[in-house]
Amino acid sequence: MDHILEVRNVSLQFGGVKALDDVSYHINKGEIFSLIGPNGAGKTSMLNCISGLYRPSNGEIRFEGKNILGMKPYKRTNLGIARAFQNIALFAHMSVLDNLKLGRHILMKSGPLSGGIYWGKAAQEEVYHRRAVEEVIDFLELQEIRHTPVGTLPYGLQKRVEVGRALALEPKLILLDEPMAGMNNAEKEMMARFILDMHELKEMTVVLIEHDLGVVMNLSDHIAVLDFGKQIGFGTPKEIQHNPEVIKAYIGEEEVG
Ligand SMILES: Nc1ncnc2c1ncn2[C@@H]1O[C@H](COP(=O)(O)OP(=O)(O)OP(=O)(O)O)[C@@H](O)[C@H]1O
Repeated sequence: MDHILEVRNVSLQFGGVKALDDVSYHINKGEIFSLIGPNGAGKTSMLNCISGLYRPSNGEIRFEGKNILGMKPYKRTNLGIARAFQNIALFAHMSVLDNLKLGRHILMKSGPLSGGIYWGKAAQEEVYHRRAVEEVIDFLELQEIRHTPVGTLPYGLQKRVEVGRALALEPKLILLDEPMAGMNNAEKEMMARFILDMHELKEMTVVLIEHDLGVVMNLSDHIAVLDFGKQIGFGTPKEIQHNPEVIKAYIGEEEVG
């Protein structure tokens, strides 16, 4: 099995707090991988290390075999890593369509000057980017709200657009930080279906942070469990459900799932 991402002995410290403490796991190409753990366990810090917002104090992160630790976030995006944030990172006054188009800006090759000179090339590029955005609108069923300012949408739909912003980058690896937080059950089911479709139809690798263990156990191929920055479990949902350390630290007396 190909590993699209390898995390080796990653540690991250903030003053006296060890947000991540010698964490190692790998993610197979094309799978749905979840990071779970109680509040403050280090899940978002882990995503920040993968997307390049934080630099670990120790360890190595390899994407498709390449060490990406010294790489700026936008370069990682160009390699095929995109991220949807826990706190929505959209422009509230702009429409859904414009937010998705803006998301792709980072991938555009022609700036205003080259766009002016090589108008043919720039026009072609515009068509290419527009096609990618339209695909996301279809995929996430956003047609009816394409011209609606994002700030006026209900929270669940804003979360969906936030996922769309990352999807519009056509990543190989998509990082979803609590994409279902604050959603009702129907919205959660819909998001779960979109995540499965990303995996099955688009063959993307998905990294998911999610607090709803039922969702995690149903969707994931593999799971890593963090607790106070330490990795206390790594395996299939079944292995995690029966891991005594996970049961003890994460759920108390109850069984996971
Ligand atoms: N920028 C930062 N500065 C200082 N401490 C930080 C910073 N980012 C994270 N931490 C600390 O690192 C630890 C892990 O936080 P992190 O947000 O990664 O956890 P989490 O598992 O994502 O939690 P939650 O489920 O609540 O989102 C916490 O103790 C947090 O306070």
